[in-house]
Amino acid sequence: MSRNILFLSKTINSNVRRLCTTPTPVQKAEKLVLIDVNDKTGYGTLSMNRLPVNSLNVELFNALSDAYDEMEKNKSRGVILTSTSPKIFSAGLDINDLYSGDSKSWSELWDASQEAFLKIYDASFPSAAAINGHAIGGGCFFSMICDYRAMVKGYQIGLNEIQVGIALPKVLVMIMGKLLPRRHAEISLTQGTLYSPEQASKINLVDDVVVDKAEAIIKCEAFLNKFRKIPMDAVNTTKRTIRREEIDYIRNNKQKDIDDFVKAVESVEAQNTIKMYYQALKNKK
Ligand SMILES: CCCC/C=C\CC(=O)SCCNC(=O)CCNC(=O)[C@H](O)C(C)(C)COP(=O)(O)OP(=O)(O)OC[C@H]1O[C@@H](n2cnc3c(N)ncnc32)[C@H](O)[C@@H]1OP(=O)(O)O
Repeated sequence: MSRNILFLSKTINSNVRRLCTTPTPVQKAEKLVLIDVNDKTGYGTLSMNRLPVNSLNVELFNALSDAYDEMEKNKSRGVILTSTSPKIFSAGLDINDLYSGDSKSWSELWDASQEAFLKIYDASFPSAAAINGHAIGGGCFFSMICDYRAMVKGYQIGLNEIQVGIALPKVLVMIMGKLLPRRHAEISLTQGTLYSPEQASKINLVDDVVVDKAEAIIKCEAFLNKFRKIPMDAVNTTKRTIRREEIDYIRNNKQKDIDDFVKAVESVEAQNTIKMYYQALKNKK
């Protein structure tokens, strides 16, 4: 076994050892994002529901975008983003799509990802992530673009794209570079480090570490409640000033950003690593 495959197997195996043993619920043909609006608070809980691991594909990105559109239309006061899986928030981009796609499908994937990014990052209401399980790669990223993160103990979080062989898309670098202290961002991005919630909280990657999903939801509600007495126009104007650079980057460079992503995924080196990663994932049992 080459060093690379051994490394990938070790990474995946160590992920597995950390998992709790709750069985994955049987999936019925259900919506990819479940919406539950609390009439008292006006908060919508959006639960990603692409079991078993909420891997992000065009359909899940589109379902997230549609759910945010619905929240905007209904003048939501806030969103809690979580997952129906008992142990996985999201396992990131769908490795099957990275492994077996082509430039057209990768373009469509990144296009859908950009749309979902803009809907969440530029929403007119705050989002809080109740990270109730592993949040890896794109899963970590989509929690990072929320306004707040509470993560349940015992799981892992991080941007591990580099381990999958993908050069980090610019917007991920921008966001992580702003959220984490510079040195931690640099190490995390170039080594693809996965963190425990306790480690993540020390470097600003998560805000609170909690014991279970119920506590994560309570923390998220408490965060959203902080905005109840503040005029939202003022909050949104301020937030857009803070977030302008990333939003403008995607809006003004949409096609270039898609091309960069496709180029990163289709490179021979990336495809070889994705292939090894995919096989290690499939062979781990
Ligand atoms: C939007 C910005 C994105 C930026 C660009 C790209 C970044 C990425 O997101 S790359 C993907 C990064 N993700 C990973 O590296 C996660 C890999 N998965 C794991 O480490 C483990 O599967 C995980 C800890 C999440 C869960 O472990 P288990 O509970 O033990 O489950 P299994 O490993 O048995 O997985 C169940 C089932 O799901 C398949 N799987 C897992 N991850 C993915 C994935 N990302 N995409 C597609 N499918 C995935 C896994 O192969 C199993 O399938 P079967 O063998 O067919 O049951």
